[in-house]
Amino acid sequence: MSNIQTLIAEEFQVVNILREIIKAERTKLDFIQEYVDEFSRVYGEHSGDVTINSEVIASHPLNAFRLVKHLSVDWDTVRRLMTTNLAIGGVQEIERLRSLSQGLLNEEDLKGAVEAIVRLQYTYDIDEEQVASGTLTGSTVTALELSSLECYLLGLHQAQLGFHDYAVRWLSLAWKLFDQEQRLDIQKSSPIGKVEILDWLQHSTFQRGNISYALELSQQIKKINPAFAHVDENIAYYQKLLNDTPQEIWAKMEDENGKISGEKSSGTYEALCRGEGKLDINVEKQLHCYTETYSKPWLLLQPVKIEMAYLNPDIFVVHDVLFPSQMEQVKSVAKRKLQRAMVVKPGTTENQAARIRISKNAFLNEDVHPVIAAVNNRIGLVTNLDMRIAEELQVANYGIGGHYDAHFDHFRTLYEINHKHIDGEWGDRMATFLLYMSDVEAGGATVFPRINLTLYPAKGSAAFWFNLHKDGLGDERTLHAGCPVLVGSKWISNKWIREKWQDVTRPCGLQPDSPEWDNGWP
Ligand SMILES: O=C(O)CCC(=O)C(=O)O
Ligand SMILES: [Fe+2]
Repeated sequence: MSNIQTLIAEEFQVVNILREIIKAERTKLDFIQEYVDEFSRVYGEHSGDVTINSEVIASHPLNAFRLVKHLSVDWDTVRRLMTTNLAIGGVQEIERLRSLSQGLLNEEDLKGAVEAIVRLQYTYDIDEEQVASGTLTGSTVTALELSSLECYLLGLHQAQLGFHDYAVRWLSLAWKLFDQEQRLDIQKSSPIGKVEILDWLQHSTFQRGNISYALELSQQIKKINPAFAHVDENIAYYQKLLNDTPQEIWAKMEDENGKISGEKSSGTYEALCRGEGKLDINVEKQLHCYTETYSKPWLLLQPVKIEMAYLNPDIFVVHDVLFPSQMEQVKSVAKRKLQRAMVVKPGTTENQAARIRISKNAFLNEDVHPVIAAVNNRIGLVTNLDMRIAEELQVANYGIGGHYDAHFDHFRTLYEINHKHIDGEWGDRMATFLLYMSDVEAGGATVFPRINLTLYPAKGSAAFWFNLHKDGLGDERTLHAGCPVLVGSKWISNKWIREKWQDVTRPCGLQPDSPEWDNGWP
């Protein structure tokens, strides 16, 4: 989001430069127009035919004077104007501006932006007409509606990714808007026409198995442009397919495709992101809030406010963890260091920007700013855990569409134990303290798909849970995910607290759920 804000500021500067260029170009054209107009004015009705009238014209001294002025000084100015390219300076200035900040955006960035829109549409089950209208329920922020060209770009990208159901939806909308724009005569000059929309629509329609509709669309293309590339081959091919196998059989295939994609968005993860999850009633009955001091003098005056969000596995929400001013300091320190979250490219040692985790992250050590030590201390105080061995504070910022797919925070799955020892001397990530440093206007919940739990970000609150059973094995019920941000920007800080030194604060046991003496936590 902070990046998007920089980009918006840049876009304003770019448009201002372009306005200047347009103004200068207009002045230039006005002068040239004036040069031509003066000619017509001076010679009036005689301006049509030089051979007949040159003698009459030349006989007046004022005309002779004007002729000389026109051909000397005026022409010089016209020539100078016509040979200077005002745009080049502007373009150089724009490129300099852009290279100073993010670097120029490219097609990959556009793809990312398109994917974010479809991810939101899919997760929150919003139909494309609503997305395109620029108004989202639950948010007061609105945007200008999408044009047919923009809907076409969204559809085209989906088709290229092989998501033909979404491609069909967006391309159909592009078609509808195209006709509407034409009727209302508001079509902007556009590099694509109706046939391009119909062509991708017929392609994705065919891919989904609706051969008779793909044929109908191809016939419409042929009507508009009989010479359109491959249209005859497509028509012949679809006709042959339909002769060999009737549409009823293809239709079954289309239904199957539809079911697969339909099912996904009604999956647990998406339903939880939409807030449709239902907690187990027996768990819900036992949840309550309480305050805790761990008998620490520091906390006597202001005990920790704890809300139980789930029981077994126990998940807590700790309230009022930091002051707003501290969170703003953490964000401003982090902003200088945020980098796009990376994962290792499968089968290589290279890093690549992760699709499963779209956010910007930075690990902050205590040397970068005193506020980081204050935050670490506070986390130690409210969790009553030993903070000598904990990872550096990780700050993450998710922009619109930013998300983190379902994952475990701990390393110690059975697979890891059998194959390698990656948690070293510090032990595994015993607990996660996930602090929300912003409210999120819509979307961005943290969800636990195995226990049907949704936690909503609230600035200054933190989710806290143990990733390991008492016997040290990973608790797979802690699988969790960060839902895509629909409107707004989400800031979190993560503290992963390792096993080492916790023998007193949270002793281990022989059984996964060994009961231990009370230290405030399970
Ligand atoms: O963003 C969230 O809500 C979850 C983040 C998370 O699970 C992580 O960073 O490990
Ligand atoms: Fe996590």
